[in-house]
Amino acid sequence: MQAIATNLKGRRGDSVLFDNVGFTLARGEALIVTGPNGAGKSTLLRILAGLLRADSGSFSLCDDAGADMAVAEHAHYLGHRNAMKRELRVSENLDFWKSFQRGDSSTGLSVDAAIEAVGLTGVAHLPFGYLSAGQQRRIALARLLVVWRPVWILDEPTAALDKQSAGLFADLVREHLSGGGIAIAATHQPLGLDPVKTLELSGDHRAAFDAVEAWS
Ligand SMILES: Nc1ncnc2c1ncn2[C@@H]1O[C@H](COP(=O)(O)OP(=O)(O)OP(=O)(O)O)[C@@H](O)[C@H]1O
Repeated sequence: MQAIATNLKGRRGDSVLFDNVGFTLARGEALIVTGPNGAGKSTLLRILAGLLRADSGSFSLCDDAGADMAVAEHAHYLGHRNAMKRELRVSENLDFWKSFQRGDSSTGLSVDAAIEAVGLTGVAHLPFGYLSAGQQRRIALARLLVVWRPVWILDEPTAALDKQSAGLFADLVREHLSGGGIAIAATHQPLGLDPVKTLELSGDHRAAFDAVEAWS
């Protein structure tokens, strides 16, 4: 499987935020997107996830035989918001996502196992809104685990996480990569992944970018 972005150009209103963005990721590879506030990181990720239209260029996934794979069915997108109902129990939220996102061939952890994987055993029965901001983010990350999808598109995944939880998150991403997945994350903080490809959006609205090999 590969994730391939070619000559992507992103715009908000009259402003071109980035142009000529391109990268190729194979199984087991991660791309970290960096840049100052307003550079267009979230815009880029939303384009990759199919939630916004690119001005030009393309993003596609293909399997090992080169056949197209639909991004909407094979990628998880985690935005700034956690996409959970505050009034529903943690288990009800994750049950919803598990059934909503399940494809015919999808597999993933059980809801209880996913909660355990993010270190929050015992909170399944609580309303999501009762959890602290960091605990809520960890449950949002557990959503990625209840249905296996090969590509993770993550916007500031470690926002609100303490150091230990950020480390736990890095472990989950490493496990995902070693299982043949791909991860693309926008972040202001090092995620502790080695090695990764990096893509820096300069925020000057005119630069061209290349993904380069780097050690974080
Ligand atoms: N819905 C929108 N309509 C118009 N402009 C928008 C919209 N959303 C974002 N923008 C603008 O697009 C630019 C890029 O925003 P974006 O959220 O992609 O940046 P970012 O690099 O993710 O920033 P941050 O690091 O602060 O999260 C900003 O100038 C922002 O004001």
